[in-house]
Amino acid sequence: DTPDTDLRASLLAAIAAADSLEALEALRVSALGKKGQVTSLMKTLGGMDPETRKTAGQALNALKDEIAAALDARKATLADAALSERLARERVDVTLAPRDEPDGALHPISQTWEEVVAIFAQMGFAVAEGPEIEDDFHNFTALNFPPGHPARDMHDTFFLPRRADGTRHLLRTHTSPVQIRTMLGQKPPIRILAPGRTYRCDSDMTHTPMFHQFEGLVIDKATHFGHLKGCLSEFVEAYFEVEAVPMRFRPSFFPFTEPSAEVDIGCSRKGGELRIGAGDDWLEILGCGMVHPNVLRACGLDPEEYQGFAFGMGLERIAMLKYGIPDLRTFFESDLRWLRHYG
Ligand SMILES: Cc1ccc(OCc2nc(C(=O)N[C@H]3CCS(=O)(=O)C3)cs2)cc1
Repeated sequence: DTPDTDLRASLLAAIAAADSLEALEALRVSALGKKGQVTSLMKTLGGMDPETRKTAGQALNALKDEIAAALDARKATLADAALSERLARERVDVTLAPRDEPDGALHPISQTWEEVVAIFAQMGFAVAEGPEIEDDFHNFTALNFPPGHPARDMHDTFFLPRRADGTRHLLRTHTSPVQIRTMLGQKPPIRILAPGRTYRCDSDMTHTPMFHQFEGLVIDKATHFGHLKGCLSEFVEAYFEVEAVPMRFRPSFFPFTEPSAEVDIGCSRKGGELRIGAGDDWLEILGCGMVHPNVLRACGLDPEEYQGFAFGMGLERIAMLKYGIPDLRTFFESDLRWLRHYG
């Protein structure tokens, strides 16, 4: 019985009994490391006669390989055990019912925005967007606002500090600059919708400094007021989901349209309940008109060749009418009860 046999048996037993990767590593070092038991036996080979050394050497190599293989096998077993233990611990039971997270909802502004876009998309309108920080030309001058027009005053418009090059920038007071940019950027026919945030120096129950506007612009040949009326009545009936809504066009004035009109729709307010589409009362919902020749000319179009119509409405306003929301400011308070109720 050579020492190897005892050593072999004790090492194999210790490996089989090792219950952690750390213990196994310590065993590997104590057996096969620089000062390991097998390694030190290898060192005794030097003092043997050649014949003995040959057989002893073979036996020791075989022992070294066997111990190394046993260590690897045990390591694999421990690793598998660790993995299956972890899989069992981290198992997700996919058959469990989902947590009842409350559903989200679209903000009434987004909902209305999508509804209005969808209605006009069916009439062939594309959506155009543009910068909220505008310059004087696109927000006023190109829209036929004369110099000194009150809308240009600070009490209505948010002006930004003059730039180094002396230009005045402002927060756009309507989305009309988007139509100007479109007219400057493409040849007619044009059918665009310009939804977006607009800013006015106002705030009370029915005005907030930032609100959303929807404007539309059609530029084509032989376009007249009848096209405007047809387009707007189509929109009003689709948006308020009422057939044959009574509409009246009241003469009005805007610098960028001539003739201009404000549109009321028939409604009844009996018993405090607002009903759209019937009754002897009227509700103003939007403004419109034929595009002023000066605006066409400012965009390089000949009013003899091209004409167009345009309209504008406050998004919050028509949402309030449709969903019966009394106070404009509630749109921007992020009150979850409000959002859940109207969302
Ligand atoms: C190039 C171009 C030419 C004409 C244009 O006319 C846009 C128009 N807007 C109105 C209008 O009444 N707008 C108001 C409604 C309520 S509001 O949100 O305060 C703004 C009438 S015509 C626009 C662009």
